[in-house]
Amino acid sequence: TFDVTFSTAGHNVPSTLYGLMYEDINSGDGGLYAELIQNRAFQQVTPGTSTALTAWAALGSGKISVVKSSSPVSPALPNALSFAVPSGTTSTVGFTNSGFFGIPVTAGWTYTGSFYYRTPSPPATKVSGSFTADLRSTGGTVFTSTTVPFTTSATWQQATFTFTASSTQTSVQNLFALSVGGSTVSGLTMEFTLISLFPPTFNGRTNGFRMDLSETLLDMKPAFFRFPGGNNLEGETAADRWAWENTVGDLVDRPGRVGDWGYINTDGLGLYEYLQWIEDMDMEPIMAVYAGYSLNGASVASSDMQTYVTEAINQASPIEFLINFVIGDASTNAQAAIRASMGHPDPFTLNYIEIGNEDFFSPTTYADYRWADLYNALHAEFPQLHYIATSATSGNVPSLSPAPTYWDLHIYSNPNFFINGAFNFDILSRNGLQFFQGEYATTTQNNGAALQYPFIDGSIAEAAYMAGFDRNSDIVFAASYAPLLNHVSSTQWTPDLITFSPNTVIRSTSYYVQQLFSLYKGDFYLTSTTNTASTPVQWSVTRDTSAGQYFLKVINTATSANTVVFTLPFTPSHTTGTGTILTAASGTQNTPTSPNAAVPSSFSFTAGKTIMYNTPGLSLSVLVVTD
Ligand SMILES: O=S(=O)(O)O[C@H]1C[C@H](O)[C@@H](O)[C@@H]1CO
Repeated sequence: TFDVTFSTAGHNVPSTLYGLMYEDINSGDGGLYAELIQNRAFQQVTPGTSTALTAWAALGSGKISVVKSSSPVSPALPNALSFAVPSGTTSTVGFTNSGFFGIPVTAGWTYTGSFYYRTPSPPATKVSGSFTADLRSTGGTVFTSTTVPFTTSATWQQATFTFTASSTQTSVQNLFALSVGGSTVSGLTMEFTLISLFPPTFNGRTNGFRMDLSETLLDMKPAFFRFPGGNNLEGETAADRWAWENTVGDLVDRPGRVGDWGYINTDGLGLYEYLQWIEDMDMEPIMAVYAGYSLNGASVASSDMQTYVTEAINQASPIEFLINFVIGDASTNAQAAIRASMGHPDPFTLNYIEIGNEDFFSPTTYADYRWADLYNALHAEFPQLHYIATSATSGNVPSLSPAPTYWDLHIYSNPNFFINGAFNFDILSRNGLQFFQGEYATTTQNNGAALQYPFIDGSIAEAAYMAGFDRNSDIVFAASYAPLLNHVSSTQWTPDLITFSPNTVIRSTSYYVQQLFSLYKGDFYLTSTTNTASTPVQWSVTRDTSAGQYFLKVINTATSANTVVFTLPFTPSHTTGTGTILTAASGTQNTPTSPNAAVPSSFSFTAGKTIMYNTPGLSLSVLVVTD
């Protein structure tokens, strides 16, 4: 039995304590970004290669290939799909797209589509006709369609259309198809690009986010969103970095980039879309900015740093302009005016800027000049923002000048690390430093075996570590599991908090741990007797002051049950409490074949000055006591 007494003394819990770490790693295009067409604008591909045609296939006897257009729709999108119809064709011709490993067909959804098209060498007599746009199974069953009129012209036109599905298909093996009667277009060659199809989006935003994934994240009530990375911020080289200026404005002006996880990022999900969605989700950004270090190990030379920080040069836009895009005055600042023109005249909320990502991989340049160059310039221009330095795994941070207040720590390890490290923050001196546990997860079993999905043993170990975040939230201001999302058919990293297919979302055991800590964060931590790291039971007591509710979190990392007796510093007026528990047998995972193997359940208990609670093995419980 573990006897826990606690007083009404303690410290505030920062509102930012639990949130989300995000980057486009098995998760942006084809995931959070709602665009359903893969390779919609043939960005960053080499014309004439099979890769260039990823996700596209001809329908009927038309010939398709990706070409460098003789008259590109924009400098950012030089490539186009060339569609050539042999003379004398009479049968239906066209092309299909297989989406991001499938396309969902959901009854009642109105899909919004568009494409640019032109006829490089139009016939002397204009040809007019109609395309048919439809959603169909790979077997050819059409679920919904509409006609889209066209007229041949050498100049690019944009067609738009909608159609509504009347059935829900459990299979996502479906195609988007654009087709036309062969006799109408026989002998013609047409070009297409930026071929797009959106389902309804979260909050109905144009160019927005996938609804079910947004709702899944919203159910965690996350306080912040760290973006755009992580590795995906840095680029393999400086030229490949996430450059904000290439991710704003009209989609036709966004070139996309080769991301850092082995696939092309369309950047249709760009800075503005991120910020609008973060606002819609009641979160605040922790925005990482490029700090001159890329994944090939190279650092920008000291003499070149200001071109990345304050001096715009040959279209490359510095970090100072990025921050002005986010919070500048649209009536006086050019970058803020772009924000206003996209639909958000007021500044977005921004309090935290992270300077780089995992810069400890660069031997000396972060300490020598990169941190100081960015911090000094940006702090002078935006003194109200908090600047986060990147560090290694522990709280023993390197010395930087000027000395940072905020640090981002990352740790990926096994259950034993998180169980034995539960007091890693208790031992840190209170010297004004504030810590962001920006990335953490149980990534292997204790024997080193890899994990494809989180498992209960690792998730409960994470919970033991997170009780330490509650307890030390006087110096831990933010924490987020990583990576966040994983497309079940396009994986670069496992395990992940949430796994999804085109039409399903699987909440892992770690998702529920993150959710329970976030929902029951409270605003005040009550100092209690504490355990030591090696014992299997950890706890944390926080309070929602305005609601008069106390959250008694109990974690049991052992496989056997344990008993905890809480002695409260008051007698609660409500003698019945409600609780939520996540528990499962060792090894349990929520997977596509067993999505609900372990889900939280509620229970009631007797609340009084003392509360005895028998905590099952491998469990996280939250006992809610109302005064
Ligand atoms: O290869 S790693 O450095 O471990 O990559 C990790 C750390 C990096 O910030 C993030 O992008 C990635 C997975 O979350």
